[in-house]
Amino acid sequence: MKVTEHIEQAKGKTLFSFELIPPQKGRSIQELYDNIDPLMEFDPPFIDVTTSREEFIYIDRDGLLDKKLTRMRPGTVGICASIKHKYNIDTIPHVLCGGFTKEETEYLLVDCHYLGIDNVMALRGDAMKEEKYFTPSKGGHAYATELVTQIIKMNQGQFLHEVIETDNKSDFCIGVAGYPEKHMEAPSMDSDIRRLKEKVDAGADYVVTQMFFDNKRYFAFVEKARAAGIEVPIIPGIKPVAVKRHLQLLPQVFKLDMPDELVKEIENCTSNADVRQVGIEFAIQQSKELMEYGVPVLHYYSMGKSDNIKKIAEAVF
Ligand SMILES: NC(=O)C1=CN([C@@H]2O[C@H](COP(=O)(O)OP(=O)(O)OC[C@H]3O[C@@H](n4cnc5c(N)ncnc54)[C@H](O)[C@@H]3O)[C@@H](O)[C@H]2O)C=CC1
Ligand SMILES: Nc1nc(=O)c2c([nH]1)NC[C@@H]1CN(c3ccc(C(=O)N[C@@H](CCC(=O)O)C(=O)O)cc3)CN21
Repeated sequence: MKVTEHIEQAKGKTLFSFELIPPQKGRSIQELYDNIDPLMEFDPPFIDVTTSREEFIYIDRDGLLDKKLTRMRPGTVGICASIKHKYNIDTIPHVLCGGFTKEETEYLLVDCHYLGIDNVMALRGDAMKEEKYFTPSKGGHAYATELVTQIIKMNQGQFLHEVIETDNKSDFCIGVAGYPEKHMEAPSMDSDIRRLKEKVDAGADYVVTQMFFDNKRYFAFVEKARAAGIEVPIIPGIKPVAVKRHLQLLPQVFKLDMPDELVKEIENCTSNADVRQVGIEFAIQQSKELMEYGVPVLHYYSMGKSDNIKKIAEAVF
């Protein structure tokens, strides 16, 4: 079922969802199941599975370094299929521009259609680790809007190189990313909102936000988006702080501000167990306020760890 249908069916009740990252190559999918199991009691209508960029590794061959390109966490669509069947819930693969040709994307979408996957999250993708800026792949898309357009065309039976008359067309519901504190590369908040409007006009059905720690940023973002004519659901993404290192990492990686009360509380913690508890309590307060505001879904960036998300969900849902 589509995310938008889940939201309509909930009739104003806030839904619970979360996001997983595929295991590293060679590790077991059981680790994922072990982290999904404790969250199933909160009835997530859907789970997102991210796609990671490929990266360069260097293999030492008698003193000479051999540079190879590899994907450390492959398997997004397979994991989606496996979770969908094991738990009988919707799964949403993240489809990236970066690292894929348009043809590869078409085949991936065909696989999703065969597997009964009804939703995809259309993203540009991050720059590779060694790059300062995102570089589109040869034969791939440069912006998420172009990817949305490809998916919409496919929904209409227009493949890249052929139009196919069929009564078995895909009908993907499409999610895109939104940035309450603006995307790091956008020159201004207003230009970023215009870009978001372009994604929605191209056919995106809902928005999931980047993590944020100050609800006022989310409220202001929703207001700006509505004023710009963006009418689709805007789902807040929540990341509970879990380790002291996040104080540096999260602002640096995701270009966001953290409220000073949260910063001070974390600084005063003497162990990471304390930090985890502070992160849980902060996310509970944040979630409760967002729920009161009437958000359609609370989407948690659990990234494979469920203990803190479970405690938050117990307090909120
Ligand atoms: N791997 C994952 O699961 C997730 C990744 N992300 C990350 O979010 C980041 C961006 O992804 P999206 O938001 O999908 O990218 P996007 O293509 O919508 O926007 C990327 C940047 O380009 C700008 N832009 C968009 N269209 C443009 C145009 N036609 N001309 C000039 N500038 C334009 C936007 O303002 C923004 O600064 C990436 O870093 C992505 O990896 C976000 C959510 C989940
Ligand atoms: N720019 C960007 N890239 C992404 O891949 C991404 C987003 N934003 N926002 C939405 C989701 C959330 N994602 C993530 C990814 C990693 C952590 C995270 O906490 N990672 C590390 C810290 C950062 C790092 O080491 O690079 C951690 O400690 O777990 C959280 C959310 C993936 N998605």
